[in-house]
Amino acid sequence: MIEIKDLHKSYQMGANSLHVLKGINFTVAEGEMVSIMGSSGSGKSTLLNILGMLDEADSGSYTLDNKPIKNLNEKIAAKYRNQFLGFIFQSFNLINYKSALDNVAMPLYYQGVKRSLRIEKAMHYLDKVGLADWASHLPSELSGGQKQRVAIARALASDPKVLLADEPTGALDTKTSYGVMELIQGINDEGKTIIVVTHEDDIAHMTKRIVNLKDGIIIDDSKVSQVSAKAKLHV
Ligand SMILES: Nc1ncnc2c1ncn2[C@@H]1O[C@H](COP(=O)(O)OP(=O)(O)OP(=O)(O)O)[C@@H](O)[C@H]1O
Repeated sequence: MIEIKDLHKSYQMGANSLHVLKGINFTVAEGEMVSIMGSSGSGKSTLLNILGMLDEADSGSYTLDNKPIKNLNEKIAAKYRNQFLGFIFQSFNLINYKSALDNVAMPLYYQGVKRSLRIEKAMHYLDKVGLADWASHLPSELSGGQKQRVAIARALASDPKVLLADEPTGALDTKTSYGVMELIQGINDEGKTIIVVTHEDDIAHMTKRIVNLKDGIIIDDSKVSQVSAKAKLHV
């Protein structure tokens, strides 16, 4: 699903250049659930931004669903992003003046789906994350865990090939985090490819493979035996 070869990225700051990704190679097969770990500044967000087509590498190659992601014009890039990728962020990034339902329906609007179908699909995904009864509520009326569930429903609404989650539990308490991870694990069990950036070891162990970054290179890439978030919730 994803193939990255010898990826390099530097940031230019005045006369200085900061070499952040120094030759990243990895592949993610369809249906995998992978976490990217590493200390602050190791390049996790930079890598995720490139995977999410929000930024471009300086060199190396990135193939997403057999499509080379390089020098795409903004229209095609936006189309691929919308079609192939779903995003989940630490700070939820919901639109505050829109209801939960309208937030979930938003990506479908950009895909040109007509309103009645947008509402039907958005309701389906809100129901899937356990929030059907909260459809008309504004984000300010929801708890952190509920906001993240709305964000997950929104990420799923366009049925992307890959879900990219940047510290999805970073703003949540432990119990709520495990609840969100239980949901994400369920989505992966249904076959969705998922990449999670996290600082937290317990969250990383709820995925099936941990890629460890240090100073812009992968120092370890191992399959792990997945801890069930549901089981952790009930201990
Ligand atoms: N747009 C930018 N311009 C300049 N430097 C940047 C930019 N984005 C990131 N950096 C620098 O690149 C390095 C890697 O940043 P990155 O955000 O990828 O790390 P990270 O592992 O995600 O860190 P954290 O866990 O703190 O979010 C850091 O030293 C950061 O200061």
